[in-house]
Amino acid sequence: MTSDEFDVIVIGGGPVGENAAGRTAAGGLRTALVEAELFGGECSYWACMPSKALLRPGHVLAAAKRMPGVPVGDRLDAAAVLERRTRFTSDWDDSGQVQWAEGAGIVPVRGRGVITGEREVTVGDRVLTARRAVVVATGSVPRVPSLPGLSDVPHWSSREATSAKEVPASLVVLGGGVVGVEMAQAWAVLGAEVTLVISQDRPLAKFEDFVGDLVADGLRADGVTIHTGAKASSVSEVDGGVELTLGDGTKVVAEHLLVATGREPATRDLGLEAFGIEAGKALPVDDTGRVSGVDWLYGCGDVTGRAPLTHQGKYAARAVGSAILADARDPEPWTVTVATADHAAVPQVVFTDPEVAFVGRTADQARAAGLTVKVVDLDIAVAGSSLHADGYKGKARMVVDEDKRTLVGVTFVGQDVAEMLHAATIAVVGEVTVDRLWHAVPAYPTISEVWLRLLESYGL
Ligand SMILES: Cc1cc2nc3c(=O)[nH]c(=O)nc-3n(C[C@H](O)[C@H](O)[C@H](O)COP(=O)(O)OP(=O)(O)OC[C@H]3O[C@@H](n4cnc5c(N)ncnc54)[C@H](O)[C@@H]3O)c2cc1C
Ligand SMILES: NC(=O)c1ccc[n+]([C@@H]2O[C@H](COP(=O)([O-])OP(=O)(O)OC[C@H]3O[C@@H](n4cnc5c(N)ncnc54)[C@H](O)[C@@H]3O)[C@@H](O)[C@H]2O)c1
Repeated sequence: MTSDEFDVIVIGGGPVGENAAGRTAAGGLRTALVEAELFGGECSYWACMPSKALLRPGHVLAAAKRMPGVPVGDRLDAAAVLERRTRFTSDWDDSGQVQWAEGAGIVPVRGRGVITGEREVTVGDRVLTARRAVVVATGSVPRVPSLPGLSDVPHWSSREATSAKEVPASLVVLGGGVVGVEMAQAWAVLGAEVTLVISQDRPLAKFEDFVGDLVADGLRADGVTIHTGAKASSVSEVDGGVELTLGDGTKVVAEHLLVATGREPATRDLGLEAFGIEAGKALPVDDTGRVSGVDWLYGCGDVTGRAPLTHQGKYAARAVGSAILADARDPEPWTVTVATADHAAVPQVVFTDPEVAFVGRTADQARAAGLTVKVVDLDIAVAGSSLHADGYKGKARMVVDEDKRTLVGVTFVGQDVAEMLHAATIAVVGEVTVDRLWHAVPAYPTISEVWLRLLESYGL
């Protein structure tokens, strides 16, 4: 056994752990970053980056097809798309990330970290101690449903769906969340025959209803067969693939099955039970990331279950890093050591065609939070959108807190709406009143003019 002393030990070298470690190292604290697989984490190699690299070419092709005068082929060059995807994962080689960590003054430690005592992390035969804090940023793992037959049948998780080296002839996707819809569309556009099985009435059930309806239309237009309100009852291996049986007896046969039924915080086998924390459950943290009742232990990112998105995890990591540096206790909301936005101002883009851009609360969530709201719904139909693409189809919703006259939620669905989201995020976080927003005049002719139409429909 060798032993090493640090100020801070971060367990998990995904985007979130890297940001926490980067922050404390930049503040002059000797920081170790422990990673069991690849530095860069799920996001870089099997999630955000490869999935968006798989989706983007299809969006460009669809956009070009909606633009008369642009000579365009009928289909993607799948091999070139897969090759570019592989470049975005650095061919699953993390040496660039290790170099970054070292350059940032972080000590990378390869291996699985286990908390073996107060301020102590064991990695193989190395015992690391932390004078100041241990940060858990171990991310999340796929949640596998208890579906009869599933444990005996080889199937894809999001890892295989983002790293496959060739386009399958056919794919059945179980789960209509974000992974389900993004991967269904990516592989359909790349040439696979895709079936999506959703237990609810529409995909993306966590969003406003019109979101799932428009995304379902987009998926169908790309050839995806969708079974809604469908409960999978069993799965079995058949010649050349898998057979998924649905509750009504329908059988779907495909070369591969992608199980995309959600993720759970990675809190198992970490030694957390010794500190009263239940394995398999989200790490209970306050807004600075400090674990309740354990003074030296922090958590951020997917492992906390707060807002399981890369950008929001990195935001929490910056708060944790700052809180450790300042030894912040009970700081004010909206200060640099506090992840206040997690509660009601989380932005998310779903990278389908049409795109979905959402921040804050849905109308139902706002009402459930006790707010008196006015909801404004509009088609996105302004000069900018009609110029952007022939037949542009999109919808916008603004949810206004009537007591404060501020925005609490905004949703856009349509081609290329992702880049419109940050304006909405600023309005929600800044609690900008609709009366002041009126003076933020959108440039003509951009799709952003929908903001003006929303405010007019609101009554200004
Ligand atoms: C297919 C897919 C697409 C996604 N697309 C997007 C997107 O477009 N935008 C977005 O914002 N979010 C997206 N997400 C969510 C995003 O991937 C996560 O929110 C993000 O990866 C969380 O970062 P993290 O650092 O908390 O965890 P991770 O990225 O999971 O990193 C955790 C790291 O900890 C390591 N680790 C775990 N246990 C230990 C241990 N005991 N010792 C040492 N190391 C350990 C793991 O090996 C891993 O590298 C997507 C998710 C999926 C599945
Ligand atoms: N663009 C992005 O921001 C992006 C992209 C992909 C993933 N992510 C994040 O990654 C995480 C994982 O995504 P996900 O799509 O796996 O999870 P999710 O929670 O978004 O969706 C899972 C879906 O599976 C359904 N489901 C659960 N059990 C089922 C069963 N037995 N049969 C059929 N359906 C079932 C759920 O009702 C839900 O609709 C989420 O936090 C997501 O936000 C984000």
